[in-house]
Amino acid sequence: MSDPNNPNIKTRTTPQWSLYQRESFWDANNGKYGLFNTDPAEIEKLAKEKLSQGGWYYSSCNAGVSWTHLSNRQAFYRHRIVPRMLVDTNLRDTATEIFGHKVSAPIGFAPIGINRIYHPTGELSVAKVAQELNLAYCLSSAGSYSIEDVAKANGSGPRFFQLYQSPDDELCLSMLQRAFDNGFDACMLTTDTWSLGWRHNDVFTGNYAFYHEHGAGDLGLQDPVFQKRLKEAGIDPAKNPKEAGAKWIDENIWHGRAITWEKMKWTMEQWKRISGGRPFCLKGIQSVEDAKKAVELGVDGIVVSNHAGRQVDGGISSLDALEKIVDAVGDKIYIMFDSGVRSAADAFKALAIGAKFVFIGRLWVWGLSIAGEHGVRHVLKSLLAEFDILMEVGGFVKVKDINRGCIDSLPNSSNLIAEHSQI
Ligand SMILES: Cc1cc2nc3c(=O)[nH]c(=O)nc-3n(C[C@H](O)[C@H](O)[C@H](O)COP(=O)(O)O)c2cc1C
Ligand SMILES: O=C(O)C(=O)c1ccccc1
Repeated sequence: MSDPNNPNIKTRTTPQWSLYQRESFWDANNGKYGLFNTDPAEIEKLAKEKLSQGGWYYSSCNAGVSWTHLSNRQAFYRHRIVPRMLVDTNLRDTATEIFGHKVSAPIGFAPIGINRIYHPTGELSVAKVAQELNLAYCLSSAGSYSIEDVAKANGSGPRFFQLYQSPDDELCLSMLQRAFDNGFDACMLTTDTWSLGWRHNDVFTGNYAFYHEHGAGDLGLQDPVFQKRLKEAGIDPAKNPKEAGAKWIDENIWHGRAITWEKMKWTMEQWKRISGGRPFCLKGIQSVEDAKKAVELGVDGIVVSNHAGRQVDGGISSLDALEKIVDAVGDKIYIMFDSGVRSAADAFKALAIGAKFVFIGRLWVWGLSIAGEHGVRHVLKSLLAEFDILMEVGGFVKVKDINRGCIDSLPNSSNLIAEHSQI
């Protein structure tokens, strides 16, 4: 297509996310309801104001003294984008593919449990916005709405099912079967959270939100095998929702019984059998050895992630781990990334280092906390616009052209970020 005012300038047929900048500008000028500042420091503050103390502590807590979170942020700080000028970016395109699905951007929704803590419409709103913007969505197996209802809200997807693997094999198989029956395109086994990390505020306020609010959620309560288990234990979830919730979390999510490589192989085989061979991924990989092991065992993809710094304190930054893992196995397995992304530039840096796809977590949780569906849409549209504009002003045309040549790195010792900053 050509610009009618100047036939030499080609105009895009793909979504121009950058237009949201102008839209937002005029909305703000007209005093339209609901627009909020998407500077991550600002949205974090707004979310804190909205949430109960328990909800805030739970979502914001990191492991220990937050050093893994800090190292995640510092690693982004150390890598710098090198823009190119006078490039024809008029036909730039943020779209990419993930496991054969075309999506609007290499940015998707990381799995976050129990979304009703943040807004009554929880996962339903998040899944709906994901479909509307054609972004990859990942449902947590600690979700507060059922697999069936979230799938309906997500429509044609694409969607992942994140598995917190229960040691109860029958229950595990039931969840995988439900995920397949409801159109989930891939399974993502989380490997870093059989127990929760040591998170000071949660431990000492006794404020684990999932014990107080929405424990099992509909995802657990509507599972036929879990219903059987409740019956066997003599628990009526209608009369005793807290007890039912605690049983779900304690025995199936936060159960403290490690799943090993051997068992993981079984889980992967079961998912392949149930789904007719759909992709199986591991989330939470940080070491080159584990990434190699995943390749050796035939896993389809890994998410290089340290769970937003909520599990191991004093850990390697996820971005540094990404670099080592890409160097070792980047040509052998599909590599995704998360932990600490707060901007389009952060996502860009992970792509430049070699991730094929980037997930965001807290950014969308904050949007959901502030204004439900509207808040998630606003945060994501803003992030897409920021990414689109970054490609424009940085001289990048296609996602697949984002590579190591687009960034420069400072020495490891560079450190300018305040120790306790969440941002
Ligand atoms: C409040 C909260 C709940 C989470 N719940 C889950 C979960 O249920 N399953 C999971 O695999 N990861 C979970 N994660 C980790 C995210 O999937 C993701 O790895 C992380 O949030 C990415 O970092 P970011 O929040 O800095 O973007 C959770 C993270 C947070 C902050
Ligand atoms: O808190 C977490 O990080 C997490 O992954 C989780 C989510 C729901 C229930 C238990 C743990």
